[in-house]
Amino acid sequence: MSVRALRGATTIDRDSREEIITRTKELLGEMFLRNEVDKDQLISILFTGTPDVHGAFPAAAARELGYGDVPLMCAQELSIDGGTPLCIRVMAHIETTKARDELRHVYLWGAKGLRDDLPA
Ligand SMILES: O=C(O)C(=O)C[C@]1(C(=O)O)C=C[C@@H](O)C=C1
Repeated sequence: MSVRALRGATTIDRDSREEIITRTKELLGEMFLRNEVDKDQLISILFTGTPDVHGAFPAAAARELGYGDVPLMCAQELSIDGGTPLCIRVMAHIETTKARDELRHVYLWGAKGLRDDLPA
């Protein structure tokens, strides 16, 4: 087993609690499904939101999925000219037997294309 970092990002269509929770759950679900990650393999999850995200902490979505005992943290993304608005990013640290180049990073909705160089 190795500790590896798994990346993901999504956008929301509007700044509401429901939208943030729905899209963050979708993102976490895809990240862990595509990479065959079970709850026991989770070490920590860091979320960022662009400065236009106000409706909820994305960590609340992780708790609703049952990850309440995983250390979670939310922070604000840099506000860069031309950056993708209403964007939620995730960095999950996991224990896995997979090699780094076997991990599939997940970019959904308006975040597709942020890192086209990564395997999807
Ligand atoms: O991967 C992303 O979500 C990006 O927007 C790309 C990128 C990068 O340049 O590597 C930019 C900003 C984020 O903080 C993380 C990574």
